[in-house]
Amino acid sequence: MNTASQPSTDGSARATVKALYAHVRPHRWVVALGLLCALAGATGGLMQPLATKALVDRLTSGQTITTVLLALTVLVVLGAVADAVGAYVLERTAESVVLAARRTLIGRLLRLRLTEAERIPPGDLMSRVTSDTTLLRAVSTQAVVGAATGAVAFVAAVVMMAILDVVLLGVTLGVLVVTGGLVALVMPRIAQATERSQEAVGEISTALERVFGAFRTVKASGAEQRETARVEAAARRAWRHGVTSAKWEALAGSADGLAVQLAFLAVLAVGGARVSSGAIPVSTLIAFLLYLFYLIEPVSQLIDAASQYQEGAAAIWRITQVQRLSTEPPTQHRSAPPRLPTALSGPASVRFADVSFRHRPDVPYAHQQVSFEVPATGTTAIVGPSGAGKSTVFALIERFYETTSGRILLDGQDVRHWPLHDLRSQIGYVEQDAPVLAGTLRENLTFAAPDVTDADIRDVVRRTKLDALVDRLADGLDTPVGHRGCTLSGGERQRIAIARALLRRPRLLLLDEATAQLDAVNELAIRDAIAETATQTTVLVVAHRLSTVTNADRIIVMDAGRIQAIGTHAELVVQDQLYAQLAATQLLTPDPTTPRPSPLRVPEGPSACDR
Ligand SMILES: Nc1ncnc2c1ncn2[C@@H]1O[C@H](COP(=O)(O)OP(=O)(O)OP(=O)(O)O)[C@@H](O)[C@H]1O
Repeated sequence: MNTASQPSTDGSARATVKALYAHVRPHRWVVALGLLCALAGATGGLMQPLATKALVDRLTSGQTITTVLLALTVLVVLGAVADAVGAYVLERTAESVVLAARRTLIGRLLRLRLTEAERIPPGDLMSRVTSDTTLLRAVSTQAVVGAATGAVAFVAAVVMMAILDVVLLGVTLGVLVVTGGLVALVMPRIAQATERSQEAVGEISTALERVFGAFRTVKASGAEQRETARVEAAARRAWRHGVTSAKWEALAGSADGLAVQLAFLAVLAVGGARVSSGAIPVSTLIAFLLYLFYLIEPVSQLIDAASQYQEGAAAIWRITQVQRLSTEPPTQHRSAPPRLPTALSGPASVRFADVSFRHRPDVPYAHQQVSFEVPATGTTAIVGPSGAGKSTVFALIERFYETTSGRILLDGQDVRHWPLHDLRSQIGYVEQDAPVLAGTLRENLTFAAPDVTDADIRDVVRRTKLDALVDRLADGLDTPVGHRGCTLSGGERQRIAIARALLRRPRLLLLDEATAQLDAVNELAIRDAIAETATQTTVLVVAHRLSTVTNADRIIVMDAGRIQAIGTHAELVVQDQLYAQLAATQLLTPDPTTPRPSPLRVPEGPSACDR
């Protein structure tokens, strides 16, 4: 999702304003209130030069000035109060805009299709939720109100100046128009630099995510310096573009003062001549000059609003891109029939009918006309060389991806017709790398079934041989397991993943090489637990151990995305050459439950902290 430099591609000014309005719309009345307060504050300031003129006129004619002074004080205090209320209302609204944008993005990110999530680096997506939404804050309220109050105050001041002296107004506007034109040239550069800077911030997150995702590997490979350089390079890019943006902003920001100073000199020259010629009284020149200085505020508000808009436009464009990513339907598929048998109990059947699938049009097919049938109950093992398409079977049943052609049926119903949530609620899925999430052991076990009872947890903990671990942990089930379960061994993580799937009481259990890191004792226990589960659940297992396949009711042999053979172990060893070869070689790792020289217990896999 590298968008390079253009908030303008699709982020045309019109599209950006439309997107901005969509963010502000829910808060438009509060923004209007903030605008009113800001206008009240500006009106106070607007009246001050007139009051000053009245003061000077009274002084020159020898009248008392107490009333005018009092009125001036009241104006100043009221203006300040209105400004403070307005600022609070707007800041609060800005936070609400940011919150709403973050909530929308978070909701969307968690529903992203897997293909999208695999395409975009997670760090980049994260920075859009955290950093880009922050930029939205200024543009959504301060820029809107600043532009409105600035414009109103500017027009009001210009009207007052026109009333005082049209010639001096002409001189002032001439200077302002020239400076304004120069500022307009600078504005797009701010947007460009900001977007590049935000992209670089995304790159920092991506680079850090890469390091912490394989922290031990980075250390063991001695790659700290290289990786540090990589993150630093992104940080330097962010700095460079940030500085470029700051340069243009500083230039634009100083333009208001410069414009008024130049106008002041011009007005002083022309106004002085007009006072000497008797065209205007000196009090008019003083009032005019006060209005001129009053103009600094609205002009700077307008320039700030334009700068904030340019920064915000870059962020809005990056946020809009996320909103356009393809997501899974929230609940129901559009072509879902009335209501499918989600309440059905007992094991589920699965059928692949001529399924072909590839991840993208530019990569080879991962499945080619795959057809097989798995009846309800019993264990079906899928075997095959690496890359044969075994894990893809599970991904397609779960509808992480849509088939390119063919149909997959669960209980005789096309999986595309199932409401996604209902479909997945039938299935327990243990991934190849058995992820464990940061949180407590209990949170991990109940992750797929939050409503299970303590008795259910105890039962599954016993069946998956996790009871020794629970006893050992300081707070038992309530002990935190660290980032990605890094305080646990690989085998413990696998058993937790299996326990999590079993607690879901699935009608279909998908196990992807789930026992690869288990030691002999635990392997045996898990095998028993799964055999017991298979009496009430359909179990589909990607197997790498002979013990798993020999115990399976049927075995599906896959090779290069095709079904090579289907049968039992006894049938396949004599009928299928590939299977016989697989069974005989390392592809099916030796059964750890076969007797070994002592010690019997082999250590389980490594901890997850390096992942
Ligand atoms: N996200 C992806 N994008 C593109 N190709 C992919 C993606 N995921 C997997 N593949 C490819 O699809 C094919 C099948 O992958 P799959 O994970 O199903 O194989 P597998 O049989 O489970 O392999 P292993 O036993 O090594 O886990 C492989 O060639 C793999 O490179």
